[in-house]
This record gives sequence, structure tokens and C-alpha cells, in this order.
Amino acid sequence: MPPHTVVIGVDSSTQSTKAAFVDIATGRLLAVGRAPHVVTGEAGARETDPEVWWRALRDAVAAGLKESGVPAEAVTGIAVAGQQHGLVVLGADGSPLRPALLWNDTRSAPQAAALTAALGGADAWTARTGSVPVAAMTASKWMWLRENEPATAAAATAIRLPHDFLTERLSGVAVTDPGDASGTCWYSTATGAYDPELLELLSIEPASLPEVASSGAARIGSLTAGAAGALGLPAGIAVAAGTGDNMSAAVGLGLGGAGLLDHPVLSLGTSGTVFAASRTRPASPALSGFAAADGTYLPLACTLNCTLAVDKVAALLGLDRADAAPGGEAVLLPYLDGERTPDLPTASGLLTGLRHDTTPQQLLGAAYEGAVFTVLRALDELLRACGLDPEDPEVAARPLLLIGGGARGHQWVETVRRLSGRPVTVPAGGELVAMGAAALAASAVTGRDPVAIATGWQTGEDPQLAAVERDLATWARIGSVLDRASQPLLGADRPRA
Ligand SMILES: Nc1ncnc2c1ncn2[C@@H]1O[C@H](COP(=O)(O)OP(=O)(O)O)[C@@H](O)[C@H]1O
Ligand SMILES: O=C(CO)[C@@H](O)[C@H](O)COP(=O)(O)O
Repeated sequence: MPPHTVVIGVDSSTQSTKAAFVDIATGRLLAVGRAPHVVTGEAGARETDPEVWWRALRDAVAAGLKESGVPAEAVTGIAVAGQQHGLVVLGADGSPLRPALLWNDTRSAPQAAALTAALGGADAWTARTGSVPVAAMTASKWMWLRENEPATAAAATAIRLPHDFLTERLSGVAVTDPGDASGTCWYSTATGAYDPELLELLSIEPASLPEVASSGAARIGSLTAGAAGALGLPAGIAVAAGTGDNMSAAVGLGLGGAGLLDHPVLSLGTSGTVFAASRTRPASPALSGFAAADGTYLPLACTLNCTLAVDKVAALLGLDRADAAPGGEAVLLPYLDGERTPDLPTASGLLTGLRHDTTPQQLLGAAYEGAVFTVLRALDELLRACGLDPEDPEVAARPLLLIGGGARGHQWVETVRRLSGRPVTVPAGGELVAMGAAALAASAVTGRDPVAIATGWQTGEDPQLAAVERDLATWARIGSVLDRASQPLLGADRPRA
């Protein structure tokens, strides 16, 4: 292999780090190194020590180097895509002061409600930032920290998102990108900058935040000698700004200004997300109105309970996750971690419709259906946010691009087909977040547009699974249970134990 041909795209998501080694010229995926994370916490808490991410990045790169057989000197660039929203606070020596509060930590729900009210309601927030500060947003987590651990908040000299933290470890540069910054609720998608009034409301010193790289500025620095030593890579190679994991998946799929716009994606991982890249700036309180990595926008809806919740139900039933059948009359809303869409941060799971002849396989199927229904229900609002009419036959015929770990599972794919009634495409290459990060790294090396690079790699182009008849009876049954379930039944009126 000629030198200078390989980039590394890092996906540092909730459960693990994946490092994709990609040939720049062809987009060929040479190897994926993997390393797990540790998530701790009960009763709404979800935390990971940022040092765990750094060690996992190091291990994943080492595994990828070994698996690919690529000589380290052939690697010319690296970029990190990270789980969104997490709050990382650093002390004066640059070390984390405490574990990061993750996107799915719901303890910040009261602070989210207070922030929403402080600005006069949800619409005021979406007009400024694109999103409402639900518990997931970094602003709510920062306020939780100030109220619950004031000494730690006072000692914080730097506030970072997970991908910023890792990018700074690689390059020594304190930088973020518009995509991940738009998940903080202190960055304005209307102005493309931090919102000074919101920083004041949150008592955040602007100097404690990373600079926001402009969407076009792909290379933000070089791999430092220290990081190069830790990773076994050459010092001085290009480091890109990186982005949030969903934004990176959009790049990996070739979605954005230089590619496909207003095309729906469904991601099934720890979170369930639906999103699209669009030129229309989203401002719907029902969605998160993020910026994309390439200067377009990324309207998105996110659920807290997806693959982990269904795997938990399978474990409770003593079944393999593949051993499921359509749920029949049973409806299971698997809100084991509370929920974000709909905004029920203290909710718990709900099971109805049990009969003598209900089988364990049907109960597991009902968990798949509840998880898929919850994220798919936001699809029409997503399409409207893109300026489309969901009833338009051409729009309804656009295939769902299905990604994330769940897309590898037959039950997930079939449940999505049945409940959406849409054609579905599952990109065969997989690891779209890491591939998007690789395209960002390749952009830092070559100066080309990352979406155009990924489009050339053809990462999202695979045969479609035809639409099947939509299971409207199941759709209506789950919708009716969710709409009629009283807040007390979902546990949504109780503080967590
Ligand atoms: N073959 C499979 N069938 C069904 N689910 C799978 C399969 N492989 C992985 N998963 C699911 O994928 C999830 C991890 O997905 P991933 O997108 O990597 O998560 P995250 O990005 O949140 O860390 C696991 O929780 C697991 O349930
Ligand atoms: O909070 C969101 C999106 O707003 C999540 O999608 C996180 O970005 C975590 O993603 P995964 O680890 O599930 O991929």
C-alpha cells in the first residue's frame, strides 16, 4: 500500500469506541478496532469517566492497526465523533474533575424545566438555539452540577463535550464544531455562535468553552507528540474538528449540502434517533434542531430506550434477542430509563394487554414494537421540519436508511418495516458514525468536502428492502396506550427513588 492513504474515524458512543481505518482513495474499510466503555449509575444517573474514553480510543486504534496490518506511517489523519450532550468538566491541570454526565442521565430534568421557564417557554428556546433544554441537553446538566456539586462547578476551568475532550487530547487545541455545539443549548443555530445572553443565564465564562470551528474548517490542528506516542501514530498528522455521533452518521451516509438532503435516517443504538440533513433551519419544540457538521441542519428526535431496553426485556424473559414474535394484543412501552421523546424523564416501563395465551416471544416482540413506535412517531414531524409533506407519495416512498447496532438484527429490521410501511435500506458496510468521522479526517487531509468524500465512498448505497403493508392495527394500539396512559401510570409524576 502506498504511504499516506489511510485515515482513522473514531466513533466514541455510549457503549464503546470504534476506530475505522479507511483508505482515502476508495473508502475501503480496512479494519475496525473496538473497545468497550463503562457506564455507571442508578436512579436516573448515567456517568462515564472521560479517561475511560481516552483509554478506549487508544485500545481501539491499537486493535485497528493490528487487524488492518496498516503501517502506522500510512495514517495521515484522524477525527472523533462522540456521543452528544455529555458534560465534561476539567480542572486547571486539564484533568476531569468528575465523571462525565451522559446524554441519558435524567437527574437534570428539574433544571431543564426551570431553564425552559426562565426564557418564557419552549418556543423561545427553539427560536434561539434550535432546541428545548430537556434533561439531555448540556445546559441542563451544567445547572444540575451547579446546584448539586457547587464546589466542582466552581473549580471547572474548562467545559467540554465528549468529542471536544478527545479532540483536545489528540491535538492540544480546545475546539468544537457547530454540530456538537448545537446540542448544548448555549449555542445558537440562528447566529452560528455561542449565545452571550444564555451564557450569562447559565453563569458560564466564555473562556471556559472551546472555540467553535467553522463548518468548512476541517483541519483544526495536528497530532501532538504526546498523543502520537500514546496511540502509536505519527506526530503531526491532521486532526479534524470532528462532531457529534448523529451528525457524523449523516456525513458517513453522504447526507448534506454536497449530497442528499431531506432524507430520513433511523438509528437504533443505545438511543433511537430519526434525523435528516436539511437546508431548512428547524425550530420545532417537538424535535431537537441541531446543526449538521457541513453547514446544513440536522433536525432530530431521540429516544432513551432502544437496543438496551429491548435486550433487557429479552434477558428478563430468558430469551435470545432474536427469539421474538409480533406482540399481538400486548403493548410494552419500554421506558426503563425514563423517556425523552415524549419528554417523560421519570417514566418507567408499562405493559398492557396480557392474556392467558400471550407468549414470552410476543412480550419480547411488544418491546421491539414499543421502542420502534416511540422513535418512528417523530418521523412525520421530522419531515415537516424539512419543509416536506409526509403525506406526499414521493416523500412517503423515500426509504428509511437504517443504521446503528440494532440494524444488524433481523427483528429490528422487520419491526421497522412493519410499523413504518416504508422501504428500508440497511447500508451493508455498517459503522456509519465512524465512517463519517473518517470522511471528516479525509477532508482535513485533502481539503475536500466531507459529504462529497463519503458520497464518493458510496457508504450509504445498498439495495432497498421493499415496503411491506403497514401494521396499522399495532401502530394504533400502541399510540392509544401511550396517549391514554395517565402520567401517574407511567411514573411520570414521581421523583425517582
Ligand atoms: N446482531 C444484532 N442484533 C440486534 N442488536 C444488535 C446486534 N448487534 C448489536 N446489537 C445492538 O446494538 C447495540 C449497540 O449499538 P451501537 O449503535 O453500537 O450503540 P452506541 O452507539 O449507543 O454505543 C447493543 O445494545 C445491541 O443491543
Ligand atoms: O442524545 C443523543 C442525540 O441527541 C444520542 O443519540 C447520543 O448522541 C448518544 O448516541 P448513541 O450512543 O446511542 O449512538
